[in-house]
Amino acid sequence: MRYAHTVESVRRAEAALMATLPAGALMQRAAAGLAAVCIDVLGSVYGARVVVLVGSGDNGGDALYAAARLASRGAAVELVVLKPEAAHPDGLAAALRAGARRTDKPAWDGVDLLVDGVVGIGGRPGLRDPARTLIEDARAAGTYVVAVDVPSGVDVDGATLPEPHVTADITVTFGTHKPALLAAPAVRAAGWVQLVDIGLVPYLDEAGLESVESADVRAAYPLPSGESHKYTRGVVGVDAGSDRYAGAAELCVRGAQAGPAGMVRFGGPDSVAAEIVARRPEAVAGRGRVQAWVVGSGTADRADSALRAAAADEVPVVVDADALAYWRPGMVRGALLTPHAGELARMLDVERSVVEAAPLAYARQAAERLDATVLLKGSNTLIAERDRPTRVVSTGTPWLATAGAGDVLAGLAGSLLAAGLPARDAGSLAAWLHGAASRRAAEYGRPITAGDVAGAIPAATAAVLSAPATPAPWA
Ligand SMILES: NC(=O)C1=CN([C@@H]2O[C@H](COP(=O)(O)OP(=O)(O)OC[C@H]3O[C@@H](n4cnc5c(N)ncnc54)[C@H](O)[C@@H]3O)[C@@H](O)[C@H]2O)[C@@H](O)CC1
Ligand SMILES: [K+]
Repeated sequence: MRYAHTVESVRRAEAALMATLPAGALMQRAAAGLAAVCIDVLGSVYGARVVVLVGSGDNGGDALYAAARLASRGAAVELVVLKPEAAHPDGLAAALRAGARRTDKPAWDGVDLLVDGVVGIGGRPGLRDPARTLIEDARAAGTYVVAVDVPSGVDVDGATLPEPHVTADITVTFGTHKPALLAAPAVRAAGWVQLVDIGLVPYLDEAGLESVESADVRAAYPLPSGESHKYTRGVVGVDAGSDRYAGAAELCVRGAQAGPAGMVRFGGPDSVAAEIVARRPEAVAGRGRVQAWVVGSGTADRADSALRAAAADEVPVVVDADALAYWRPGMVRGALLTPHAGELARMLDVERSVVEAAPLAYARQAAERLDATVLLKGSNTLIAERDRPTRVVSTGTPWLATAGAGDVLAGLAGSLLAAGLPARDAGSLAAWLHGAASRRAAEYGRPITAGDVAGAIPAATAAVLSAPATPAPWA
């Protein structure tokens, strides 16, 4: 996992760590990491032109000490000090001593790098002038932007983008990730995120948000053993499709067949079942004992009765598409709801645009109010559960926004549930593998169908399960 902590939690950990260190030591660690990334970006530092926007807090302090390091290596560093009376005094003195000079109006032509030290975790969302205009001018000139800790102006904890903000090419963040660096829409302002270890990890409490990585999928994926048979691997029931939407049923079955369960039972209408069995002969038609149900993809006006029938079995259920409208809090223990933003908006009785602007907040609210694990689909999929860190998965390609992709995801999640994973893990692994399969199917850049995605899940699974267990740099 990559972990993100809220501002409050970072502040608490920083205070505990700082109490063990000489004054200024943490800022020096941050500045050294920041300067190292800038040097990497520049390639050759001597003679490179660097503009540093310096705000009035410690974020500006980090930027100033990094500026000093770059200037002492021969970079031509220009400091735009936004509030001279409030700039970090020792940092400013160090940068000037090293040869940086001050300006109010940089000429952007020929600038190799802009360092955004306007605000960090102490910032309110939004940019005010002159920072706003300076950022706009730099962007218009195509200047490469490195943000210090977070892109200035984003909503750090809520990961929303309500007002003008910096859009960075790289964000160099300190100690731990912040929610805005992992979750949409703010993640889109961060660019490539580099985490600098400043020794904070032992002092941090549990993360509020965690990003699922390949190692997590590998560790949690349910593998069959030599003693397994089809029933011990789990049986997943699929009640999907209708005369009008038979295709949804097949895609859902294909998703389920691409997962770890030993068998797929198709519990939808007879007219659809005949077609499913003809096309996917490994599926067994008719209801029977299952360890998990998938209900809702293409069920149209049968959705209510299908969900009630599944709930009566008292096994975990993936509630998808048409069935979401009939979900009642507490209906099934261990349920996984899989709405997209429009469906979630209807369930919470708000506008879709409101959910899209603040998906993290609404996914969490939904998990509370609907009393279930909620997987909110999007380019950045969220899995929220009450009192647990929210998960984020961002393996998918934009080509995944295609009809039927959700049916495949629901089937795969059901298979993982039937194989014994709890809803939060089943949702996380399904979203991760579904996204990875979409990239593989799209060959990293061509249109795909939902069937292509289903077809690519086994290879995506093999790739992640067989990858050498290299520890992640933050592990
Ligand atoms: N506290 C620590 O131990 C460490 C902090 N570090 C750095 O310190 C940062 C936090 O520093 P601060 O708490 O001083 O806060 P910031 O530097 O993030 O910003 C606070 C200052 O900006 C002003 N401000 C707030 N919103 C603004 C806006 N939208 N536009 C313009 N000005 C605005 C405030 O009035 C305040 O003066 C971190 O993000 C990180 O970069 C690092 O040096 C590592 C160690
Ligand atoms: K910043």
